[in-house]
Amino acid sequence: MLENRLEVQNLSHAFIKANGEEIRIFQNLNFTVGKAEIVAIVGRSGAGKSTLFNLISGLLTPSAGKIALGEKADGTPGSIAYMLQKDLLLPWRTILENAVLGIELHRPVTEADRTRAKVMLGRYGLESVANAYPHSLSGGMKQRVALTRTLLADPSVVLLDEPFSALDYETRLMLENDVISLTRTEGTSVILVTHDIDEAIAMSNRIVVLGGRPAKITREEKILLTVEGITDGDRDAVTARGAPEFPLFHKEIWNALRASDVAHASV
Ligand SMILES: Nc1ncnc2c1ncn2[C@@H]1O[C@H](COP(=O)(O)OP(=O)(O)OP(=O)(O)O)[C@@H](O)[C@H]1O
Repeated sequence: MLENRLEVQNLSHAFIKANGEEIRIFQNLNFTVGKAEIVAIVGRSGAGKSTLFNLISGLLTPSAGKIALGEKADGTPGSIAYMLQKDLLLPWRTILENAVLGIELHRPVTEADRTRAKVMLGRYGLESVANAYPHSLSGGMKQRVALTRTLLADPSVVLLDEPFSALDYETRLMLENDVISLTRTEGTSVILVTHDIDEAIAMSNRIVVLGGRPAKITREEKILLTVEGITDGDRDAVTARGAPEFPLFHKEIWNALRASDVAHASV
């Protein structure tokens, strides 16, 4: 049995260009994600973050290495849900029908699923729009529906690829908090790809900086913040930003990012 929720072991991946040239994205990459842990992955554009998510979610098959999923707390096999930056709601389905879509892809949707979906939509202030269509919702509301759809499938690991980047600041903080509390209440593990260093520090327990070509982990930083006098106390997206260590972590990660060499990234 795996101790971690996810283990990436000696992962290598290369794309082959039309002219036969090989672009090596990863070579022997290793990292783990523990139970209820939020790990943020930051890296310059082209470092390979989306490719890594496509490999973890099974959309791409690695050239070599292994991605192992640990079991859920109840001993059932672990599962992954992938939430993209774009909400990708189907315009011809109601909000409730969109919310249960992730379940529907695996098995028939039950009344109990619909009830759970309504409860979750209610938690995000969306109960009144359950029978509306996506065009009538704001960007933040649509993204919350997408988050509901992702979480309703009860994943043990959630992949979030720049999920909140298009949202206004207030909605963004609210959804950051939702994800933080999800790890506490459900024990879900999260991998977050973001270009926003503040978001990475505020949300995560650990930050992994990817850089170079092939990409490797150039820095790994455990994020311990003092909130209300307690080091590593319960934080939310706002109190975390006020922690005394916050600017220090910001500087560390910024310097690590600047030092990351992604020469040939556009090759
Ligand atoms: N299907 C593909 N074929 C060839 N090259 C690819 C393919 N997909 C991605 N790449 C290349 O792999 C590298 C990593 O791309 P990827 O999209 O994973 O980076 P990223 O870190 O997510 O970038 P960004 O932050 O801009 O989203 C880039 O140089 C990209 O051009």
